[in-house]
Amino acid sequence: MPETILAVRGVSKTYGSGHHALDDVTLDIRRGEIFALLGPNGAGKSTLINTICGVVTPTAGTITVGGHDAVRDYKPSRMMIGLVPQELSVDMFETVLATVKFSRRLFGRSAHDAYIEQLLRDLSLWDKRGAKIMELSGGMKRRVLIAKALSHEPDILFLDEPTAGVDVSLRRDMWKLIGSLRERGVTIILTTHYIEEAEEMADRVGVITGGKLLLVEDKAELMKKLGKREMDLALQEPMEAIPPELAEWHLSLENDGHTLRYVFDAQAERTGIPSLLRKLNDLEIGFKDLETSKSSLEDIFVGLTAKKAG
Ligand SMILES: Nc1ncnc2c1ncn2[C@@H]1O[C@H](COP(=O)(O)OP(=O)(O)OP(=O)(O)O)[C@@H](O)[C@H]1O
Repeated sequence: MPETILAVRGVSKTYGSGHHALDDVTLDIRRGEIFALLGPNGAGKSTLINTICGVVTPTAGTITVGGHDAVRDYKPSRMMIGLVPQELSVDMFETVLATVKFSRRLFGRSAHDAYIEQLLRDLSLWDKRGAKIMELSGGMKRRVLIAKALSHEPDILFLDEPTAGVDVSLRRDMWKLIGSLRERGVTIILTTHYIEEAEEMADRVGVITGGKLLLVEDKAELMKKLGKREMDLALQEPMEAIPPELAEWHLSLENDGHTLRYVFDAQAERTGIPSLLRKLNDLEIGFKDLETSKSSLEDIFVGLTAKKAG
């Protein structure tokens, strides 16, 4: 069994306003994994991170970080965590190197120039070490936030919406970077509402909405278990309605009647495709093209949250 580095047990949080931001959340994070916490705005992601970091006190439940209670043993617990916030929180007039060294001192750790140098090199910031923060591009500024968060050698790195408001190429860069951090042995927990991000990066995914953790699964397992495939048939002649003889396949008409769509379970023993194609042949329904696609984590997510709402 992989070592549990962070244990969240039955954690609830009700704010003074009476708002229930977290409802009985239980979660184990394994050392070395990338865990994506996926949820819409207001789901409780930031509240969960803040309780783990000891910034928000839970109303109920316990959190242990590397065996330290996040409330009672706040200091050693917090020492194990690096937090990359959404917003830039640095002195714009300070240099990169001074900013990162200062962060380390805030945690009361003695200077370790070789570590800081390696960190800045890994983040491609070493050449910019003398530059003032305000002179950096948006992507470089985000790297500085990561360097700051890692300056005190934490075991766990939280990335709160790492690529919010970032363009596509920078997003890919960030993903690569996060992957390389994992290779350094850092455990990474990222919050995101980009499903694509979870799909690309994570080993495991937790889905949170309305303060409840709906599920936690290995990403691959989740996609396999809930993954449906779609088969689209581009019809030779558009159709107005689906003939009753095709009822058992629960098809849908898309694209103004030009496409017949069949959704099937790729894991099932019988997909129903051969019999469907035979039936289409019997009915003399011709098609020009056939395309299948896997459902994405996005489809799964929408399905899950819809089920919950319904
Ligand atoms: N200090 C607070 N006092 C009262 N309510 C709060 C406080 N902080 C957050 N909330 C509420 O708790 C709920 C969860 O907020 P939280 O910031 O944890 O969500 P989130 O998933 O991080 O959302 P986002 O993706 O928008 O950051 C929201 O409805 C929010 O308005």
